[in-house]
Amino acid sequence: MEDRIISANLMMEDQAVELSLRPRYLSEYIGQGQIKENLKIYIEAAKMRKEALDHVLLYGPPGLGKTTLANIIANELGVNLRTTSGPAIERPGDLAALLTNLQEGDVLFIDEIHRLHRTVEEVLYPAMEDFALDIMIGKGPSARSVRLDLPPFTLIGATTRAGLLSAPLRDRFGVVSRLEFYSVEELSYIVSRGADILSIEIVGDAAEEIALRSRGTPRIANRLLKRVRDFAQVRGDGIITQEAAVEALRMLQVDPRGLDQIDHKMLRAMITSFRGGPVGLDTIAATIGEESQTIEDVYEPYLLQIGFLQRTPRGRMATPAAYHHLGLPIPDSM
Ligand SMILES: Nc1ncnc2c1ncn2[C@@H]1O[C@H](COP(=O)(O)OP(=O)(O)OP(=O)(O)O)[C@@H](O)[C@H]1O
Ligand SMILES: [Mg+2]
Repeated sequence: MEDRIISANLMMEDQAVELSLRPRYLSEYIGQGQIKENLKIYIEAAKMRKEALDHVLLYGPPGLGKTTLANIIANELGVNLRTTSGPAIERPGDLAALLTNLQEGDVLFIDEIHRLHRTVEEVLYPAMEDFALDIMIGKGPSARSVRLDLPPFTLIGATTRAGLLSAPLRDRFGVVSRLEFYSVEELSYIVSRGADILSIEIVGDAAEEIALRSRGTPRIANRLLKRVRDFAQVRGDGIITQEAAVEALRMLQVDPRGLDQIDHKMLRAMITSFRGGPVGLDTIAATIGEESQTIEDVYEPYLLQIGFLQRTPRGRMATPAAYHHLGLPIPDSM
């Protein structure tokens, strides 16, 4: 699973490229128009008032630019960014150490915030609300709590699963933004921009071909660009023409809508073994040998987005569009 080329999850090979391609300012951040517009105003206002920006929660499928946006917000504010993740903060004291080291206005970025330990989360509540830490001194009957002031700061939380956040935590974010899949036009632009930065020659149609197969996800677009370049270099003269792109993507087994062998296997299994569904997620997972969680977080959102899958209370269903894409006859009952 992990080495699926269309996986939206971060892979080792992505890391260097992601750093060089990561936009640093809002003006370079493509798409997500509404979020950008709002953030621009909030950032401006916070700077005018010389206050910390409200806490921001970013959620949405992997690879859509949450970490990138957190970095951009800190850059635009002109403050330091401290980065950590939910599972990395093991004890309340770890979080206290992070918080007391912040300077006024700094951004603390907590990735995978849905995986915070409950005891750590409780330290976060007064920190977010009152910029204070409540510390227990002593044990037993003489124990008392002392309140320690923190510098005003901005917490940015990122998660692929907003539904797993506890209500008290979610409620403490002033700004809650859901990142959307990118349009083909936006992805074409991201591919062209990436090619520019990596000094790759690519024609417009080839950029669009890659964009069409990137599952609405910049991370996948950048990865496909890199792989297609390898093909163009070995097979041709290094320039990515549309033919080169199509041929390379065919060899990588990424179909014209960005589906790979496993997507095909899953849809086919649903259609041939379960008459198109409804079929439960766990059953699908067992049938194709993937984890339910991975299907739900990483693969299914795009299939839902393009209307190949439907979620019903009784399970997932393949839609007529999926039958059509696989070249299978659509049953009369649909
Ligand atoms: N709006 C954008 N414009 C241009 N490039 C982008 C944009 N968003 C993301 N990217 C590119 O995609 C890469 C992946 O984005 P990022 O790491 O921010 O995703 P993420 O949402 O944090 O993913 P994960 O959920 O896996 O942490 C970035 O390094 C950047 O190169
Ligand atoms: Mg990230």
